[in-house]
Amino acid sequence: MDDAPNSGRTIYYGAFVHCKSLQELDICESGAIGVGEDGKIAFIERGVSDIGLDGVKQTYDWGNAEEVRVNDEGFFFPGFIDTHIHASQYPNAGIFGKSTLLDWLNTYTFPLEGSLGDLERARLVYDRVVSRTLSNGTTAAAYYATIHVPATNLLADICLSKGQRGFIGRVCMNSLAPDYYRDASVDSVIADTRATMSHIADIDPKHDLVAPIITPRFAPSCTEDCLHALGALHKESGARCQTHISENKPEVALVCELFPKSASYADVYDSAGLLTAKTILAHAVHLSDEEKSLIKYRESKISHCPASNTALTSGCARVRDMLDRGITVGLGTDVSGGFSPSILEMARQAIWVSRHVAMTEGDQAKLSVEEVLYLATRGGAKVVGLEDRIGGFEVGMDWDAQMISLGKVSSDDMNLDTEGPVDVFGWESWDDKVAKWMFNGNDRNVSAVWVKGRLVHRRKSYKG
Ligand SMILES: O=c1[nH]c(=O)c2nc[nH]c2[nH]1
Ligand SMILES: [Zn+2]
Repeated sequence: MDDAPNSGRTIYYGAFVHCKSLQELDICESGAIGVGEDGKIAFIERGVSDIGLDGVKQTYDWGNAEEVRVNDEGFFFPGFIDTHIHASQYPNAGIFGKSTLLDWLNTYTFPLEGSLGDLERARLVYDRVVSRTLSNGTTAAAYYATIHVPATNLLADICLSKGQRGFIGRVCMNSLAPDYYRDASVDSVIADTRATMSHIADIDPKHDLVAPIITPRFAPSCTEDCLHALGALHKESGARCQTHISENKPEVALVCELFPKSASYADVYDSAGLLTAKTILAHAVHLSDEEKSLIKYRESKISHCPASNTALTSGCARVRDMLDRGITVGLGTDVSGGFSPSILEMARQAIWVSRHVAMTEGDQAKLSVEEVLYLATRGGAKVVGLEDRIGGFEVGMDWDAQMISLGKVSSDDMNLDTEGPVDVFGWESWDDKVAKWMFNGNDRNVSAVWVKGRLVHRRKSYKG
């Protein structure tokens, strides 16, 4: 047995749950997951009792590993992946009145984003949004910042220091934007985007945690030559790209008017070289069948943002149809079109939106608990191109995980202050416990969060 002092190796012991496929959860009621110093899963043992844990340690020669035990009624779950969030809009979460996309941008969004040129203000906002998303179990996020290079670079610094995986996008917008908040020229769009890429290459050369993502805001915010220049940069650099597509009907009409030579909204991006396997398209609510075929052909990915689509009354995305066509879909909070920084909240919002679609298009549109949890984890991992590393528990993958604690109801302790809003009575099946968490859980159920094996968030009650 290796009996050196603790080696940086950890055994996570207790129940774990992750997605086997879109339709199927893998629920292990008592397991042991060994995570090495490199933050990667070294082994997974199932059916391990308290006594059996010693045997596991012996088998792997991990006698001096640290042990982290899940609460009795809880489980380890993969970290959530937010495939679309505007870090800069976080102070406006919940503030949208009765606006719709184009007036919401001018009334609420551009003034706030414009104000983040002030670096101290940006620091306050970005510090908070990264901590807040981590506390909700989000271990990776595709972020939009603002047009400002120093503030965008700061968001990358903050993700790196807090330990969250971040795709960091300097927002590109040289058209149809207010004078106080727009890029001056195509040259400055490219120079400023490169400046952020270069900063991120300096702070995280292998992009282990943070990576740049090319971010044309959406077609109406960019001139055609700007989109083409960004397409060329996407090709040259190999960096991912993110943008919005087909969110609401007036926006689609505006794109037709602004790009009369293009066959469709998707074609605007395709002609510019921006529709690739490394592209994340947020919303996709009003796509035509031809556009969906093109997106599938190009292997571009979709970020479904149900809370935002309801808040801004944009419409109901046809997620079942996209999945049936083989398009990769993940979930996005789209803060602050969306009101909540929680991907668990997006999972239930995706269920509600799918039921509204079902009311007009039939029951096959309904998404299940298993399916939305898949979109929140494995689906999101595919959207950001990290499916080999995160989104599930497999040997060789990174330990990006959250410890979910559920309070058990007991007659001698009716204190409601403890483990969050999910009441487990003890007679539920494991499937039922997961469903109760999915529908009722919140950040109070997230006791601890790890990224690449590093503890990046813990609640006061977490014992470690
Ligand atoms: O949900 C959205 N949020 C935004 O900030 C935005 N900009 C263009 N289109 C957008 N959609
Ligand atoms: Zn958005």
